[in-house]
Amino acid sequence: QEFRLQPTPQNYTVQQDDSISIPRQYRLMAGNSLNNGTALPLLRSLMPEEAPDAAFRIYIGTKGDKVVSSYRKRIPQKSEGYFLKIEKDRIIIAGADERGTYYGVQTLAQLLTLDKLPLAEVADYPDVPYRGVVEGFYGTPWSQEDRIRQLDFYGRNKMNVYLYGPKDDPYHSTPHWRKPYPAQEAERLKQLVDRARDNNVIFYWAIHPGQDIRWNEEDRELLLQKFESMYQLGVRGFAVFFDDISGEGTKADKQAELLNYIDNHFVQVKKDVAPLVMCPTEYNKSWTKVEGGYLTTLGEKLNKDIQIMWTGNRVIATIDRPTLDFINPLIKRKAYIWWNFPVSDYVRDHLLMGPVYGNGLDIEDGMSAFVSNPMEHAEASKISLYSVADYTWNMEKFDSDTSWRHAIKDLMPLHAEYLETFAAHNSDLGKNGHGFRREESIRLQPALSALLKSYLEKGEIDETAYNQVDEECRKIILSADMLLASGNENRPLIDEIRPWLTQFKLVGEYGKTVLEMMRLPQQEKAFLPGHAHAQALQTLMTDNDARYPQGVKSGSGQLMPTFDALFEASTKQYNQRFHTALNARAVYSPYTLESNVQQLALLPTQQKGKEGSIAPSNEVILWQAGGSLTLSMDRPRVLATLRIDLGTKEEGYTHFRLETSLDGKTWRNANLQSVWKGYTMQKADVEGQKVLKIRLTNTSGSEQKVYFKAFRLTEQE
Ligand SMILES: C=CCNC1=N[C@@H]2[C@@H](O)[C@H](O)[C@@H](CO)O[C@@H]2S1
Repeated sequence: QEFRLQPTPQNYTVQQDDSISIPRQYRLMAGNSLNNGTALPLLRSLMPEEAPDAAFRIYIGTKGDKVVSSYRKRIPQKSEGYFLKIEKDRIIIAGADERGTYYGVQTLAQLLTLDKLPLAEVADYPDVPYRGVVEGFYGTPWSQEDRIRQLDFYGRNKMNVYLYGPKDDPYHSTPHWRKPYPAQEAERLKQLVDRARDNNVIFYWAIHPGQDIRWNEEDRELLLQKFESMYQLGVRGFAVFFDDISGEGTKADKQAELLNYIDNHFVQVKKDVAPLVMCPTEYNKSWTKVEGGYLTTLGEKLNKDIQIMWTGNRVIATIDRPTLDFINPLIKRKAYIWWNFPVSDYVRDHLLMGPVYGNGLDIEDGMSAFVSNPMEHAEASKISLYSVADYTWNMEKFDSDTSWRHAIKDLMPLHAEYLETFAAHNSDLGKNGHGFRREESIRLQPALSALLKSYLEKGEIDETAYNQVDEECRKIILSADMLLASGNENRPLIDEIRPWLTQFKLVGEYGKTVLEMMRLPQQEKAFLPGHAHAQALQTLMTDNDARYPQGVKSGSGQLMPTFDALFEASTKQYNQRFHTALNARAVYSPYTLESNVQQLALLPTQQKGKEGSIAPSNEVILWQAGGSLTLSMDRPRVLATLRIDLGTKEEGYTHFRLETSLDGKTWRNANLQSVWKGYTMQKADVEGQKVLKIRLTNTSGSEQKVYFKAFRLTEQE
């Protein structure tokens, strides 16, 4: 692929017929506004040979520095803008501010990777003021090494924000948000703050106190002390998250009072701290009742410079003009977008490696920020993050597919074609509680559907499609092996995605096996080994590695459904022809879920051996009075255990009725008793009972706000 600057600059011209060789020595003329910044160290790391008598010169400074005064008018009048010009005997880097100058050096760094330096002129600036990442997911927080690499990545890609808010860090959230970090954690956070500064990234530390905060002087002071302890570590950006909580902490006027207090007595006092950021409890349109006044209360009462985060029309949603036209008037400021992609904490068996697409290209003026909530897999998230950096810097020039291909090349230059094959087939989420889906296997889709259509409808093989799919299966197997054997090119990435690479290879082999089966349904003997092999591969693909209890899915959007359908069709053909009863079911879950509770209705069911479950949800479920959830079996089955955890205290279960049925008509009560005193997990007394359906109903007469942490059963052997 051709060279491109990342992110795409606003203005970039190159003298086509000329270039210069990279100067070995240069004389540095630096404005003293850069003395304690990071632009100069970066420049010196790129061009080591500084010599006072060198003919070639580099002029670098910010607007107002004498050393770049003659280029002052060329500097874009935009925050973080810069002007970069390469001439025969000099390079000029002039920033609107320190970070702009730093970005000019980052752009020069990319040009220096070329054999010769083009005589280029760049006048550049970002569309969205704050751009970056919120580490705000459930699941295993990123490691120290992950975060160091992330911060360097943000520096190179001109992202200026990293928000630290991993839900499962106990010092960020309940129970220890009031306590300072232990020495070792504090030291590691300090390292990150320093690394962020090296990369000109604002490190925001977020606190998540809402689940148990008391609206009193004591908790307010404890929170401020915690912020002060983080300030002492060097943190200069602060956030308060009130998401995914229920109870007292959800009150808008109390939240606003606390946040204004923090703003007035901490942020404004310190003077060198970025504007405060808050995450509201109603953080998406599907959860907000405008007349309830939560958002308008925040909009009216919150100090104007406090930023309010928003995920869009739903928890997981792309952002467009109508999204912003809804929220901005309510909160009386531009939304600080928290984009829930490529986060996968609600579909942990999937990797989201596909292109960033679906957000409006004309909305840069409608948001104060756009930060991505990524996967717990830090390196794998970089495919999306590279494109988020591209999209937020220059929105109207953003091209989803070009950006995606360059993101992959940036991640593994030597294995880009293999990583692209892998990423193309590992992008959809599968069925999930949020109903959010992504395209997958785009280029192969026509061949997959043609192959399936002609086989199902006419029992014929579309040879062109067949060969395309066969060739892709070969590439899949090759790509998996090449990536697994890729050594040190990007070992952290391979370590993260290894289970999915192994699964991906199985998908390729399964495809090849099923393609062979398609040719043999009339051959009584020859068909059998292929059928047996396909079943063996199905078993291997559902065998869950203990380290990944949530399972590992690959190619689930297009490849696997097609291969499964072809497996079933060819086996049915064989059974009809030879009056046999070979198993013609590819995959198969004995459980189906029905519910009139909107946030539960789409949750997928899972089966692993004797265990069945409904996928848990991270969010607060608004369970309406009378609302129910029913898990149905394919046939009556004898239960060994049933575990339910709605995240509430024990008395919370008195609001619900649990019933079982053998025929779906007559129901009998099963009561829940807590398995461990004080804990919330409940055991139902259904041991040994044969059931066809299990139903949980809110019989309290009013809406219940609960979590949906677990709904798991085991069958008797
Ligand atoms: C604007 C505030 C967003 N707060 C959120 N908290 C949750 C995040 O912690 C999850 O990672 C994400 C995906 O499961 O869902 C919501 S989004």
